[in-house]
Amino acid sequence: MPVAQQPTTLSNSDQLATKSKSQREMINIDNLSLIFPSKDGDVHALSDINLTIKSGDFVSFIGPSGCGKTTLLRVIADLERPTSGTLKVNGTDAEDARLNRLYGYVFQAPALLPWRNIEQNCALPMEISKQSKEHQSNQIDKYLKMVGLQDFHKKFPWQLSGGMQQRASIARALCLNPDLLLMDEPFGALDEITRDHMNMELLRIWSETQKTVVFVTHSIDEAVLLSTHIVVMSPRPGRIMKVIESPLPRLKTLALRDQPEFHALASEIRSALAHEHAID
Ligand SMILES: Nc1ncnc2c1ncn2[C@@H]1O[C@H](COP(=O)(O)OP(=O)(O)OP(=O)(O)O)[C@@H](O)[C@H]1O
Repeated sequence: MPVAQQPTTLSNSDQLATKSKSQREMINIDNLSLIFPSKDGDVHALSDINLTIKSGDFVSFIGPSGCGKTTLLRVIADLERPTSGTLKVNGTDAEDARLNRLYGYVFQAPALLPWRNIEQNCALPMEISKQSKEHQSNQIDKYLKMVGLQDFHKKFPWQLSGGMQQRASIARALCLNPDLLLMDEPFGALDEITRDHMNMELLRIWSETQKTVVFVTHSIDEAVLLSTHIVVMSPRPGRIMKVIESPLPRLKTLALRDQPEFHALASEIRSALAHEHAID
């Protein structure tokens, strides 16, 4: 269970979001702050962040624009360095985790190279880490199939829809078989129907691969639909206001959105966001 300033209560039922008490710590963040210096004054992007994420959990960061969601994800990925505090990813520091390719990162936009076809795009991280051609080919087959793109190996990104491109970028992140998937609003630009579909696909992949997912979103419904834990953040300075453990089953269906438990959790998140005028 993630732990922030306000620890949440564990539930007994194994139908609930918590997987097991034996889960190891995947991410541990202790008193972390990050200040971006700028000529107009320092920007306190993150302030006093304390958070533990257990392996196999699906944790969403939610909060208004500018509250530091992307910065926190980038710090975990060692794409930004904290000003103070400590961060461990699978027991090592963030730089080692990056160098050992412990995580896959999915950006807001698919970020596929237009001159490479889909399988060549997926191959790139494996080429960089000097994996054999045979292994590359097996991984590409496996994960393009998993995201439903088994017939699109030779297509170029511009020949695919936005949703298909994002699926290809998820396959690319999965090809290195990382234990940890970091996803920055991966479905933010998609229409609602494609987004529903992608949410269900992601839940299926997460449950099949048992990975830990850290997911940035602006959408309360998306956070409720996907997450085992929801980290509610607020801006100026960016900080964690509350960590909510979902009482819903780990594997959810779209139909769950019509159920009172879904609305109750969405309402809890909405109240946490409204608290202290966290919503701009
Ligand atoms: N490289 C940077 N240099 C200076 N300030 C930055 C930099 N990156 C982010 N910031 C600032 O840090 C704060 C947090 O930004 P961040 O992008 O993490 O927020 P966010 O919650 O992800 O926002 P959004 O939902 O709009 O994507 C903002 O005030 C932003 O302007």
